[in-house]
Amino acid sequence: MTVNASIDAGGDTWRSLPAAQQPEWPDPEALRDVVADLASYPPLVFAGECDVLRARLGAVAKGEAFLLQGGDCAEAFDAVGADQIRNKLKTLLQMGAVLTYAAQVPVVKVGRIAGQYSKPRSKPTETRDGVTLPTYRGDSVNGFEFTAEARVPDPQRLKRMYQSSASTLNLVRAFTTGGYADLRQVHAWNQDFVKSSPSGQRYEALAREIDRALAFMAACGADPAEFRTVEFYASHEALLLDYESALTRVDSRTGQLYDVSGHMVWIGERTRQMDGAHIEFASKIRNPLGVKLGPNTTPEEALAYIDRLDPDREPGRLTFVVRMGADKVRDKLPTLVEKVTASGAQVAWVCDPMHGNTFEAASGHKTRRFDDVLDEVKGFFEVHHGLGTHPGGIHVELTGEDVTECVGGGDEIFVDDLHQRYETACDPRLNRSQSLDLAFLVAEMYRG
Ligand SMILES: O=C[C@H](O)[C@H](O)COP(=O)(O)O
Ligand SMILES: C=C(OP(=O)(O)O)C(=O)O
Repeated sequence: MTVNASIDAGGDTWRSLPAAQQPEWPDPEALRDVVADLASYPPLVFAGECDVLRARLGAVAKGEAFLLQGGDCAEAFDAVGADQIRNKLKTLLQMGAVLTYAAQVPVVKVGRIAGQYSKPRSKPTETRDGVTLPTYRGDSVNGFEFTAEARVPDPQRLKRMYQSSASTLNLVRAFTTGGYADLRQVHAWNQDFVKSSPSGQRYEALAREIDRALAFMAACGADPAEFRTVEFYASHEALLLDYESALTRVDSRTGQLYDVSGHMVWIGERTRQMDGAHIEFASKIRNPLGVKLGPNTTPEEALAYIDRLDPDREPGRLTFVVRMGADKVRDKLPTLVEKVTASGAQVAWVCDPMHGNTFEAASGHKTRRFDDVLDEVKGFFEVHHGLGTHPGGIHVELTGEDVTECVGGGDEIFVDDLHQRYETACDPRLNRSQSLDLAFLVAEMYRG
């Protein structure tokens, strides 16, 4: 991989276009210095891994696999500890085990992890008790604390984003290949608070069945290497284009551009303007791409994204992450799926049941109802079953901790509980037992 060659290869063409949701860095010189340093840092992922993920997502697009993509709404620099990373990972491993065993489909596991530090916001400022300050845009930009000093965008944070992503990825790689993710550890992932929850107990029963299946296979002399490690990929929203393009390099094998800040990147609902900088940037890189599609997306737009981002119609290149809201998905999604399918393009369709279902509780907490999340996934499956297309996966905001941010679930959280452990820096996440609940219900829908 070479660094400056990226500009010659078109990695900077986005700069002449309007870029939504970029911070107002107070000192452009300081930003330039940081970007120059970042451009000299080693890649966080290898382009070949991005190619493997594209092939895995190709299987999703063709209806042969299911995508499980999940993690924090916003990662935080002070949460790059072994416990937090392990808890997130084991939540995804447990969900993956449930989906693989109960739905009997290969599951592609992708974290919103090791790079999800930047947030697009609805409003540029936030007012509390008559004081108005710039809004928090993620740890990569400014501080969460509500003080004038913390809220000033600081480009040095982009370096911390790189370092935090690197440490996280390093530990994730160690866990997923070093024995922790061995399928024989299915019981070990079900520890602490989740074990006694209804979903934890249901999971324990499923883990016993997996044990019996493994023992049977071992008795037959089969001990496949696939059971000992897990393929796991990192993804985040490609929001801060100065950061993403500093990490965009020419692959020495192919001469093509890859954003080596993560395996997969997506363009969010607020930055997907067809003639904007984000889509231009995405069109230049070879990583598998996601585009979030909200309820106002037209079929013409969806087809234009395909022409722009997947001109070769390569299954796995483009994933549409639909986030319409439980009340709209049944009305709005069918035409999109019909028109895209009729065009012959093979995109992966994935349901994000979080971002269209947020509301503010009377206590002021931003929250989501588990039942709405579930209903949007149900609507998504209904639409695909009705059209004979493939419901390719789910994209969820979750954490491995016992937080109280979303209401409902088998181990029910009530609106009055929200204050107990409300820890997200931005949007509410499913806790581990709600995430497991969701995995069981999605597995049932998939088989159904
Ligand atoms: O996570 C997604 C967005 O950043 C978030 O939904 C925006 O939230 P806001 O409306 O509080 O700005
Ligand atoms: C901001 C996000 O979602 P959306 O772009 O769909 O609102 C997100 O997934 O963090």
